[in-house]
Amino acid sequence: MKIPDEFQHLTPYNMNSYTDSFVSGKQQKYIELQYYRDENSLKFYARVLFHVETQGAPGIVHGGAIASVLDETMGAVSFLNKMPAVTASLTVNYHRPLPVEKTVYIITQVEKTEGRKIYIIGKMVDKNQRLFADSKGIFVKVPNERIGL
Ligand SMILES: CCCCCCCC(=O)SCCNC(=O)CCNC(=O)[C@H](O)C(C)(C)COP(=O)(O)OP(=O)(O)OC[C@H]1O[C@@H](n2cnc3c(N)ncnc32)[C@H](O)[C@@H]1OP(=O)(O)O
Repeated sequence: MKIPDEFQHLTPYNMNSYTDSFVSGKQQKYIELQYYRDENSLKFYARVLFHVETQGAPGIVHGGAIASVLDETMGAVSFLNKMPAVTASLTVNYHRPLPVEKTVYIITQVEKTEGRKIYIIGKMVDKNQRLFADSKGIFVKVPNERIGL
């Protein structure tokens, strides 16, 4: 299977050391998600496949499911860069319907930080770089104990 060039050198990353979230925890059966990280950048990556149970309209992945996965992949980029933060705002643009059972790839990165605010962007593409969704969010740094760390 052809995967985006950006994923070729990445290392799979297991999120369970941080969280057993509904998006990526072991109880999640409807979304197949593999995270990847790159030690040399402020980016974080995911390969994701939404099963039919995540549909909204028939055969099309529910926008809320896409937003959830983008949110977690964006949030993770802050954790892995040692800036634990929570989502304060999240905007998702949906560019074309995403069919269920289709593998797509997410790339997220820190755009800038301002005090406690971390501006993070993300995008979801297929192996041919066709854009399905992109996102931007403000994540606010919080003390570790606020998020159970
Ligand atoms: C590894 C696992 C990854 C998992 C990722 C999943 C991510 C998530 O889903 S987190 C869960 C959902 N999010 C939440 O529960 C957050 C709920 N909200 C809160 O806890 C608080 O409102 C919180 C922390 C965002 C801000 O509150 P508080 O700590 O009092 O900070 P506060 O002083 O109000 O704001 C700090 C800064 O953020 C800004 N800010 C706060 N909220 C917003 C907002 N909605 N939009 C834009 N900016 C905001 C403020 O303007 C302020 O900016 P500045 O420093 O420039 O004045």
